[in-house]
Amino acid sequence: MPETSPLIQAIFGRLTFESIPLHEPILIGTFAVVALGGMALLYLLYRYRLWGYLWREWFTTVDHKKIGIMYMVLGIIMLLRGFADAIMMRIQQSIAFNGSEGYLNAHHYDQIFTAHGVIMIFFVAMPLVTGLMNYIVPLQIGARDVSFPFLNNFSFWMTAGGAVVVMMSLFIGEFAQTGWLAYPPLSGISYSPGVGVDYYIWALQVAGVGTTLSGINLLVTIVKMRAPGMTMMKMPVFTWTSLCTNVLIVATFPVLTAVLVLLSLDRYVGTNFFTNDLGGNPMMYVNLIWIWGHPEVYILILPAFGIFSEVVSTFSGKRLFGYTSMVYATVVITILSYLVWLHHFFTMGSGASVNSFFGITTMIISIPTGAKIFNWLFTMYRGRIRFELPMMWTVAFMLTFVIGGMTGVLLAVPPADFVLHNSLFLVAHFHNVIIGGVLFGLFAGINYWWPKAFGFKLDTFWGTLSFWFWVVGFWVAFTPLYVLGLMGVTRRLRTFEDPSLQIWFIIAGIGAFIIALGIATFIIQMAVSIWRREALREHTGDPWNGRTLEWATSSPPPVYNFAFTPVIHDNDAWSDMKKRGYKRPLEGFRAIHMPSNTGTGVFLSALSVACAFGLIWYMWWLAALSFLGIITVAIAHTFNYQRDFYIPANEVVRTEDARSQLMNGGR
Ligand code: HEA
Ligand code: HEM
Ligand SMILES: [Cu+2]
Repeated sequence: MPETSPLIQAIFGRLTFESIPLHEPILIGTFAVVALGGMALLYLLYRYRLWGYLWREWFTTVDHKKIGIMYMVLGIIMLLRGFADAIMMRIQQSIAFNGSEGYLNAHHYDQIFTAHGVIMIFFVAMPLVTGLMNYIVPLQIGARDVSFPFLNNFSFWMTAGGAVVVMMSLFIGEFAQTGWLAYPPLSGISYSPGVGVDYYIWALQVAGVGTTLSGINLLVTIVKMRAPGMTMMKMPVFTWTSLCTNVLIVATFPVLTAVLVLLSLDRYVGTNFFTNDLGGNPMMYVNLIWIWGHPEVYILILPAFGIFSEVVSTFSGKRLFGYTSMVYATVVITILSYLVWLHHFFTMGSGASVNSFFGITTMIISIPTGAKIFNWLFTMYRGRIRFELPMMWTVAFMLTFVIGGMTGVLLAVPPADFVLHNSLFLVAHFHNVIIGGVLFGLFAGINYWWPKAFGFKLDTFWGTLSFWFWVVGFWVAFTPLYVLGLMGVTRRLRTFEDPSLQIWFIIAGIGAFIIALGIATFIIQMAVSIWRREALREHTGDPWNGRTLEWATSSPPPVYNFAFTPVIHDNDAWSDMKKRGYKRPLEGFRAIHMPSNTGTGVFLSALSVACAFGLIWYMWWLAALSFLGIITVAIAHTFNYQRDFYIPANEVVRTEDARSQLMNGGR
């Protein structure tokens, strides 16, 4: 490496021209596409003068509905990136046989599976789940917004900031090559001296601030902001599962933050928490990260369970069977999810009694989960089922998830796990529950609540196509991995020796291409629906004959959600109100107190990204300055006294009258 002057080094830290991956044609191509696309986007924003609109109405918004939508957009964009990584792995693994090295070198391939795992969990599944909770929960509990609207905007931008940090690693430097949980000693400074692990650490720390704060926010919202009469046992099930999810977030994300701080100390100042010598112990890291990591997978699945509960009862035209048992099952899963983390490293060698304890607690989780499955089935039993898209996703989920859950139970048997640990069987298990559970749930939720958010339904033709591509694609892509795993093939491999395995990888690759069609048709579904929105429009605000409060207001709901706070008497509040002959109030409107928009969240997030960048590249001046900036902006924000305003009564009257007109067919 050529000598650099101390001044240049002080300014640029570790950043040199070699850090730009000019030797990777794939990355250069990607960069060209991203740069051209970005410029086209900027031009369009400028051309149609959208910048001011986006800034005022979206980026600075404190409205939980718009923030929810921004989370969903972030999740869908990142799904494209995460999937691009997946398809690249699938192609590599289908051709790297008979001495072929495939088309990806080891350095690149290892970054790809790490980035895929990190992006899919933190920047696809988490934003999509958080976005739905943000959008739906306040509406379901009859609230005007979340408890801390500014914090909500700030949380979103921190999550987006984390995603930006990961994306930067694509073109400046590299990403971690450690796998998605960055176990030491591999992630320690001696085995990973580059910037990859630092990108990993700071991306997760920036996003983690957002996730933790949004967890606190939604938790407080559900506990404190429910409409009068909505006792805990009258809350909609989606709100219940969101409550438990946010309890898990608040309780576990600080552990992730702490363990990453310890890893940073090891890497930056030479402590020895997780080294192999000098008193360190890498297994401590593995324990801590899974104490976060296992609850994390339930953070993702519980809201999906909530979505299925809402969908099943709505489309069966019945109350949910066993509401109380559903709530208890959710709470039991929440508690148990803290007691099983060691099933991820049975092979650590902690002995038969410890492994038995964790194996058994893990298996016990099947009981409340099974209770849920049966509750959904009994809700459907003798119901007048409407097989609309959300219901189709729900049925596909039940069939798929039960199998993924069963293979999980198999892994929970320690002797079996000694064989299957870190095999492709494990990879098949978790894609089976995550795609068949979390993603199918999100698709059910998107198809179900889209008309609420935008006032028109999603197109069913493209939606049905997308459904079949995803379901068939999933099974074609992941059944071979079960087979390969049972034959002993381990995960994270780039090339293979045994030519008889190739056919299974080719089938898996075909499956991934079918999933690609599923993603494409999903995007076409949204585009076609927006295009044909007048034909798909519905004015009632209640297109599915819904049962919970979000269907009581208009679609899209007014900024203030409800002109009058509803009063709740029974479960399925809206269904109950309709039964009692509810009449929409048409007069007596009053001014409504609302929070004001602010750009502070955007600035704080931008400064955090700069700070992360400084820390990653050892540009200490940048890290210090941007940290000072964060403190200054935070303090300055406390002097912002324009935090709220009133929507005057006559404007409320106008909004509500407009809705009456629409409901009466424009009269
Ligand atoms: C949404 C995500 C999600 C969900 C819901 C689950 C659910 C479960 N998981 Fe999974 N799991 C992951 C995501 C998830 N997992 C991930 C990401 C990893 C690996 C990470 C990595 O290493 O990179 C993993 C790894 C993993 C391991 C570690 C294996 C190893 O590393 O060697 C184990 C072992 O016990 C396990 C078990 C289970 C069990 C028992 C369930 C149960 O909750 C399933 C319960 C459901 C059912 C059983 C089906 C329905 C029930 C019935 C119909 C009732 C009747 C059934 C019985 C009585 C059995 N999982
Ligand atoms: C959409 C189709 C998907 C395909 C085709 C796919 C494919 C893959 C492949 C090939 C691997 C590497 C397996 C190996 O070790 O050999 C992998 C790993 C992984 N995937 Fe996916 N995946 C998909 C979706 C998802 C989703 C939606 C999530 C989570 C929300 C996810 C989370 C992960 C994780 C956590 C890993 C482990 C990464 C690691 O080893 O560190 N995947 N996936
Ligand atoms: Cu687990």
